[in-house]
Amino acid sequence: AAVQGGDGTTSVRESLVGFLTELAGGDEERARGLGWDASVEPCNGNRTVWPGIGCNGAGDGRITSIVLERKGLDGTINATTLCAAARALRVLSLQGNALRGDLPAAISGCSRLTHIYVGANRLSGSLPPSLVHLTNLQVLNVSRNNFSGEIPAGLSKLVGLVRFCGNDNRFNGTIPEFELSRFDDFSVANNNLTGPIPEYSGDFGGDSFSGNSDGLCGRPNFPPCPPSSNDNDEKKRRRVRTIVMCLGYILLGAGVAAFVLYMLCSKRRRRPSGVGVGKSAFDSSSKAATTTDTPSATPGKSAYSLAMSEERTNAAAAVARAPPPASLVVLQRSGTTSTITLNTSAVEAARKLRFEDLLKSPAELLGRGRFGSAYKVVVPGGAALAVKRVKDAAAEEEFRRRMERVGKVRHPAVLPPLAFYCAMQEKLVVYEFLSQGSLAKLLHGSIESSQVALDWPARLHIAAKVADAMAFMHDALRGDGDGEDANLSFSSYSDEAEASAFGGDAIAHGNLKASNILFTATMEPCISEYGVTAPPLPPSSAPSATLRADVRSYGVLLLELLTGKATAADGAELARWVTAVIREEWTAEVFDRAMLSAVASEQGMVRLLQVAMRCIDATSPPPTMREVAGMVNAIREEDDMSLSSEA
Ligand SMILES: Nc1ncnc2c1ncn2[C@@H]1O[C@H](COP(=O)(O)OP(=O)(O)OP(=O)(O)O)[C@@H](O)[C@H]1O
Repeated sequence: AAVQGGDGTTSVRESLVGFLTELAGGDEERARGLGWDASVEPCNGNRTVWPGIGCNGAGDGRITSIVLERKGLDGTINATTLCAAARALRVLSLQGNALRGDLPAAISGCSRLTHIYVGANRLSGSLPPSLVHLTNLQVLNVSRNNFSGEIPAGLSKLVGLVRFCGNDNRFNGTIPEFELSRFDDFSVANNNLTGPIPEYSGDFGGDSFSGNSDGLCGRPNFPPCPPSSNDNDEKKRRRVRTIVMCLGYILLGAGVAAFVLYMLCSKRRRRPSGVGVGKSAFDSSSKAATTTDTPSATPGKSAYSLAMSEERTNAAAAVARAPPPASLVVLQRSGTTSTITLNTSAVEAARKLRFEDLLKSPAELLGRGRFGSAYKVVVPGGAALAVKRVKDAAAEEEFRRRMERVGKVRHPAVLPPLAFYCAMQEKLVVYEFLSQGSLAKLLHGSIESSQVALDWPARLHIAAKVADAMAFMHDALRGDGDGEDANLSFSSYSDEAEASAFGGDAIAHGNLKASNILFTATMEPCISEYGVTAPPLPPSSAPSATLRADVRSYGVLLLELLTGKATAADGAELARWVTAVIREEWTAEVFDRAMLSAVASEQGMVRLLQVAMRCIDATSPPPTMREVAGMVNAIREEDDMSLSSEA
């Protein structure tokens, strides 16, 4: 019988056997010898039946990896068939065969792929630009083939890509502008590449770039690049941009000054009537209702009630009549950035959003936390937004600058702020509303019909995604710029180095925890509220302390994932409990039983626990988020490989 939702229906099985036969050059006999039998399912729950196949740990019968290395396959890759049949595929390894033809553009149909290994074959043609659509891709190994043409520039936009091996081919053109600092492995040696080597401060030596007929220039040991006319054009463009920006600031300054004057005048005019002014419409204190007392208020209409009601409530228009003290700052103007797919209706809604719309729209309290409350607001047009009303002691200007910088950096696993509002001690941040709930709800059981079985592979996936995203954000927001420093790297948190190189102006998440890990429509984890709260640290703390605090919070999050236990406040109690259990050598006792029932590698769990303990260990310098991401991904890779080799 077919496994529902799995890859086991008869036609799917036949398609997969067809894919294998094409890999074997149409030789059915040879394909049969590899043991894929269309009369049985490839996966029995989470157990592998077909050799070379890895099955989803959730036991839904879906194929997550195909590893057919050194099998003497000399046919072609039919990606159309493969991707239609194995829609949950994450790892494809066909290296060490004699495959011909190209890497088809249709490979982008396997949208969940994280690892592609097709090295050491006889593949030719260009790499398909459609690879850029594989937004989960972490490893791409196409080395030792006959690929030619240019390396698609779009690959440099894949923020999760940490290994690219394109060596020993016939690639020409220039190296795309990869952010090499975040790569664990990179090689384009022995090709026909020309032009500059992207700036980086990583570990790759000249070997990664050698054998390109002296066509490359720049770092590490190549001749300096001649200044190109492009550079001059770029310089000119930059100068024009600076002038336009300065003019913009001058105009903005004049506007703000006029506005302040207007506010002062109107304050003076209103004061004699005895009405409290300057109270934001979002003020939830009981005094907020006094704004309805304004002489111009329509009697009978209630004050704006985003504030306190747990019910859906239609906000009154009374306060909306008074001009808001400042307008919303829209941060995301398009839903079509290359690295993140925002819900276009939410982006569109936020683009046109006015402060008054927030006031008038039905709002629902989602919850109240240590740093404020969150509301679901359905704005005109029907888009659902989440509005975080922030308790943050930071000065307005500092908050504004922080949100603007965070708004410029994008990662597929970080929910970007769409707009923010900041005036009169009121701070609001607007996000897309994600209806699938948070990791806290998923872990601690208040989601009734969960779409994600929180087994070990799912938890490891969440841990790796969150670590990657946090490492990316730390790198991108470490400097005093606006994300342009993303290509800078540093190997450990050194206060002096950071303060001098990065202006000591890092932006950390500040409140990383399970209720701030939300799920997208495809149940991928997505970090919310990045940078919304300045972490509560002593004022004398070094700049890097904010980033360290994030690493510690990530460690606590790992403990929560591994133990299934909820944490209070800073997670100190959970950390103490885990430490005590480990000291008694009952390590296995800490793991959540719900996770143990599925296919689970205890070795992987113990290693992840060790990563968590390193993150929370106050007695030694913590690793950076980038190092943590490396450790977690190594565990995940081994786990993926051991699943597929169980065959
Ligand atoms: N964009 C969003 N979409 C859907 N739910 C959200 C969104 N943002 C927050 N939530 C949910 O709203 C609830 C309240 O969020 P809120 O951030 O106010 O509380 P918290 O995370 O528990 O505390 P803290 O103030 O420390 O951040 C949480 O359950 C959170 O998961």
